[in-house]
Amino acid sequence: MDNKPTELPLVLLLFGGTGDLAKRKLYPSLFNLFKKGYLQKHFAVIGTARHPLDDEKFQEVVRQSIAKNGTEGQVKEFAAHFRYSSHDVTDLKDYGKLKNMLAKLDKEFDAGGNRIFYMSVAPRFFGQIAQAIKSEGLMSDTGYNRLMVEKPFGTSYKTAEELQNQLESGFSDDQIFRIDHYLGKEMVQNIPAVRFGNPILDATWNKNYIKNVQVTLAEQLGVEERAGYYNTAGALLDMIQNHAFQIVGWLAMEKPSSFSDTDIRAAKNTVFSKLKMYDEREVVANFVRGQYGRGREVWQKSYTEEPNVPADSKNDTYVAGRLQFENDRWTGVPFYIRTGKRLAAKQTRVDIVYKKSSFDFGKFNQDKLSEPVLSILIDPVGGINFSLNGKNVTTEFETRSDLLKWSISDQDKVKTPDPYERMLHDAMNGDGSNFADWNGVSISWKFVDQIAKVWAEDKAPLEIYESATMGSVASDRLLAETGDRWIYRG
Ligand SMILES: NC(=O)C1=CN([C@@H]2O[C@H](COP(=O)(O)OP(=O)(O)OC[C@H]3O[C@@H](n4cnc5c(N)ncnc54)[C@H](OP(=O)(O)O)[C@@H]3O)[C@@H](O)[C@H]2O)C=CC1
Ligand SMILES: O=C1O[C@H](COP(=O)(O)O)[C@@H](O)[C@H](O)[C@H]1O
Repeated sequence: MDNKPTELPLVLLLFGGTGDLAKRKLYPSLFNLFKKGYLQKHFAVIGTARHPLDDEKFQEVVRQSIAKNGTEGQVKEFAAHFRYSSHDVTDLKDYGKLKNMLAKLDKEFDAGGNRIFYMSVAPRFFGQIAQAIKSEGLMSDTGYNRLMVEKPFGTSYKTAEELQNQLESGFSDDQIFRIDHYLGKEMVQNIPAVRFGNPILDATWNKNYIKNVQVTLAEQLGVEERAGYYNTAGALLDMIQNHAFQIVGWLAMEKPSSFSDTDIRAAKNTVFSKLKMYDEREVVANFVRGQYGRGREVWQKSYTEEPNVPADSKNDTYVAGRLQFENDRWTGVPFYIRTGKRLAAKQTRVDIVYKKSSFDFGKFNQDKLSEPVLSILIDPVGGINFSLNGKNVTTEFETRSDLLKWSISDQDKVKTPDPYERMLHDAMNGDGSNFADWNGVSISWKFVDQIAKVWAEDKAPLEIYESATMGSVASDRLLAETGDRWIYRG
């Protein structure tokens, strides 16, 4: 049974209140928190954007984005908590109006001086907004002040550090909530439960028992309408620097001394500081890149045939690589990560490949033992698979590999909150466990910068892979070099 909800009073100031993210994700997520009782009477949301709107028109935008998710009465009652202020984030004088609105709504809704500032605008504005919130006195003296920052957090270590410095000029690190929606996914949050909740797994989560770890973030979709952004980012910046690294953080971390956000982040930081950084030669040896070519279906165009992609683009739509941690737990265990667009299937998963037993079952069982594999399936269907060795039904004794399977039930699926609902809820509770920590973010940027540099100088091949396959074959070779193979093959 779920715990009884505690009301979480606050005023949320949303920069980018008419944007795509707000309408598709943030309003439905806030509405769910309202229906569950975490938001009740004592909350207000101020939406801002440059476009002139009055409160009634803005409330209509909100109502439309949630209309399908509740009764007319619920929708109306929820939307009545929303106000609008036309505001240009680059114009300091506009912030005075927001300051007054915050104070007024805080009083009107008895919100306890709690404030969340959510930046759902283009990333180039993040630093400027954070500084203005501080300099123009938008923070409250009586409750909490928290800043939620959308992705991407910089485009290189240098720009991320500049942004961090700008945020830090107004907010301390425990007030900054860097969003990575993969950390809000149900089955990503299941990783620590499975790992630390089962002594049998906890005790064997190391180089003595694990042969390699695989993280796959495969997408079926192509670049869609986002070439303008994606052609400057590529799979490396779009998926590896953030989502893949954050998942690796949960898998590779030391056991935290408690399950508090501070201890969790500290345990992840300890392992991130042991990540082997690659020089140019090591980048080429440990990472491969690819770009999707045409597929067998007519509609499966090559990446360079997509709208707004330059015909000579060398952008990576596929990346695979090997991470290595130099510590007692992991030395010698490769962490393979891969992501790509226009692959054979949507599949987000982790495969933990255990070492094979060396027990001798006799002459009828030569080479019949397999490497046990624990698979944590994240999307599209959450679940856990464990492939184990057992006895085959044969006259002479021999073993075979059998699969234990669990999938999230339909009942649990319905109850599973969207990552944005979870992240908003966690930020309201001041729980930073499932947000990216600056230390980890800075290390992943330094690591990824090295790869980006080698690729920008064209010092590594770019393989064109056929759409609707599992991407670059060079990545199969990468694993084969160390006697490994991808567990998920599409
Ligand atoms: N959409 C998505 O699925 C995802 C988005 N994100 C991130 O979320 C953020 C928002 O993305 P998204 O909603 O798609 O963007 P949109 O372009 O749809 O919305 C941008 C919003 O910002 C407002 N805006 C733009 N310029 C200014 C300005 N100078 N002053 C005040 N407001 C301004 C716009 O309104 P107006 O033009 O009227 O000012 C609009 O409300 C980005 O950082 C993006 O990277 C992250 C993951 C997924
Ligand atoms: O952040 C991003 O993630 C999506 C994939 O997210 P998912 O939750 O559907 O797995 C990706 O398509 C997009 O390019 C990237 O910016």
